[in-house]
Amino acid sequence: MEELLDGLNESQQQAVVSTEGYIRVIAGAGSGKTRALTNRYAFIVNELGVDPSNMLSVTFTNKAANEMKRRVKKLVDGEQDTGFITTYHGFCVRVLREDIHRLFYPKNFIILDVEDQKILLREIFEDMNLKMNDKTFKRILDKIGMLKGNTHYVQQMILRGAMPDADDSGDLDSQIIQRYLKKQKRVYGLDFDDLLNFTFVLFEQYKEVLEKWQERLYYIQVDEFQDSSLKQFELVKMLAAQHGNLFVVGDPDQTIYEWRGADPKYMVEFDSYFKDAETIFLNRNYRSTPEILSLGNSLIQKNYFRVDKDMITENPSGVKVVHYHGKDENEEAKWVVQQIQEIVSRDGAEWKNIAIMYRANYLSRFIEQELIRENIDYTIFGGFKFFDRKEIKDALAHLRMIAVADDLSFSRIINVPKRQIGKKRMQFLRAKAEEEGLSLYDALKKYVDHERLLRTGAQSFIDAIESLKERQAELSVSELLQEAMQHTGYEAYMREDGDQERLDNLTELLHSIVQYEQSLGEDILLDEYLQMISLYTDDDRDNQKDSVKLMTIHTAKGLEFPYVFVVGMTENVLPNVRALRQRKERALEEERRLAYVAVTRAERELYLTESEGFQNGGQRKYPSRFIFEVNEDLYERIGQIDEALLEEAKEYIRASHHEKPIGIGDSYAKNTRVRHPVFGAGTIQEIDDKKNTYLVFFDQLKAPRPISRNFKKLEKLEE
Ligand SMILES: Nc1ncnc2c1ncn2[C@@H]1O[C@H](COP(=O)(O)OP(=O)(O)OP(=O)(O)O)[C@@H](O)[C@H]1O
Ligand SMILES: [Mg+2]
Repeated sequence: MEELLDGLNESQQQAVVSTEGYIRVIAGAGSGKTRALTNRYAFIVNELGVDPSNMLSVTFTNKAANEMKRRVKKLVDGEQDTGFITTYHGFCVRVLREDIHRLFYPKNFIILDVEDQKILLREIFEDMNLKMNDKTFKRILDKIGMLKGNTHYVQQMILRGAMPDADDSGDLDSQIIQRYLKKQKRVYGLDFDDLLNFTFVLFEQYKEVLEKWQERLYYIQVDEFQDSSLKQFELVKMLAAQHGNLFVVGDPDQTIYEWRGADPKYMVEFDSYFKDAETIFLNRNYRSTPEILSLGNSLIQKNYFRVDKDMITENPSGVKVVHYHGKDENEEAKWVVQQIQEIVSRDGAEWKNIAIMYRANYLSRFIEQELIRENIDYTIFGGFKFFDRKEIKDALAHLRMIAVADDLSFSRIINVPKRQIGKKRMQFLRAKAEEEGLSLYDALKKYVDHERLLRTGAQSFIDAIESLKERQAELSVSELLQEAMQHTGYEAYMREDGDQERLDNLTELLHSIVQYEQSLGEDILLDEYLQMISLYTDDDRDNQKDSVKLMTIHTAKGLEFPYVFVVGMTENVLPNVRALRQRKERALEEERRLAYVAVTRAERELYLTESEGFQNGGQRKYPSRFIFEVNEDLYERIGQIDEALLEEAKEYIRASHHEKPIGIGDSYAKNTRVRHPVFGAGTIQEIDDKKNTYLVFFDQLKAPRPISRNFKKLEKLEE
């Protein structure tokens, strides 16, 4: 027990031992929330004797889950099952694998990602003889996302048997969407939205299923709770209702997924949802130097919709934060890379101690080019899209053919390499499958001798898959994959193609499976492997390689690095142009939180860089307003920057007017003379922060009046 509490401060210790009831920990970045949560898990296992299968720990990414598993394994004795350290989606998959049969879905349903969704849509467009392009896809996908904003549609999908034929009475988009749902059902595919929705419906309709899970999960804890959506909140609330032990940690200032439905209010108003809730604050930062911490604080204080937290640190003082300004993108990239080389030679730092972060994926390119030129090894989290790559998806589709032979995997690879099964023959197969309620693969097997399928490679494909199916039990997953690649001719096709990178990626996939098998110390079942892999996103590939890490700020959530470069700190990039276009303070504040997340990842040194030039559409590039907003004493400026440019930038930022509550930055001080459109001139007598009002004594009135600080028409009188 000592071990679990040792090295934690008092508030953290309190968090660790507060096992019963509803508890929230609110604290700023780097204050040891995740560490407390991890130790609490171990505490409950070691000191309360609770089996890990009775405890759910929700993390934000698979990467975070893996990291927590790794740490927990060190803290608890023996080989414990840590399967319930997972993401919301991962948890839903576990529930559904166990209980989805109640909704007439098979346990080996497949999980669809955006690529898969596109494939299904493409088929629908083909069937309907419609033209498609990226924009249409996106529109339909957005509409599907909207439809899945609530759970009503689930009823339609879980009706026993096939879904009724698409109702062609609605407008074109809704016809497409109807067909899409039907197709999804045919392949027993669930997308990420469905995972949550199906779990909800399952719990709602089958009380005994809900009770079973409630009963099982004595303790529930959630990291990064500020980014939970309503549905996710409802889910943990529902699960905790039986035992009443819910522990959440988070930092409202790090909410960066509002655009995807996250709402920090479940964190902020936790005590109104749970009457006896306890709150623990942590106020000591262990991550960063005082210089970095002050800069972060100075930045986030500009947000209006927040509760101020006082963070202190006892870490030794370090160097000042740097703002570097380059004459163009090249200069910016060169400087960053040069600086990195210097850090390594000066401090003997490892490459992996250095992270480069940016607002959007495309921004990695100019840095990458320079890193390549200088022969510096780097890894991209997020943008790499390993599992989105065609060859990887194809390879996995082969495995799925062996395991489930679903239509989606079938369509993916039946004609890769070419087996003379093109559009026409596919339409024939689809029609047969539809008529007879068969999967496409079964239809192919049945009609392989049909004249429409003569002179195709169908038979040899079937032979390859069938022989692998037979030997599934005796081969490990990596062996299965290897053989599948050979027997189906996929590997030969790749070789002919001559794209070395693709071959390397295939090897890398094989390698990762072997590694996984080794880390388990036993062979993993094909079904299990496919299940796990389908939840992978790019961010999750564990990469311990000693290389510079590149990632978007969203991906960097929860992580920390000794040296951090935030590049492309340009107005219209961070803050993002879409947020600025909305002209809403809320949207801008989310961008500011994003900048805050970025700067608070740094432990020792922090560099904010940007450069001159022009943006798409010819707009001149200016340094981000977030650089101007922080107190100038808190950073040092390197690189040539003209005073004139600085002035121009400030003017440009001022001009992009916001519907901003007065009070941010330019609020009026006490005793300011103001003019009101109705009451005329007056003087601000008091400021009520709580009610967010000025108490104004108007010259013409007898008593002071409270006026909202958000009231835009209260002008300052220049006197
Ligand atoms: N009591 C402590 N003593 C020394 N180091 C600590 C202590 N608590 C946490 N740390 C270290 O401080 C760093 C930040 O901790 P952690 O990642 O848990 O913070 P966090 O609050 O979860 O941050 P974020 O909001 O960014 O997720 C980690 O390196 C952690 O090991
Ligand atoms: Mg954390």
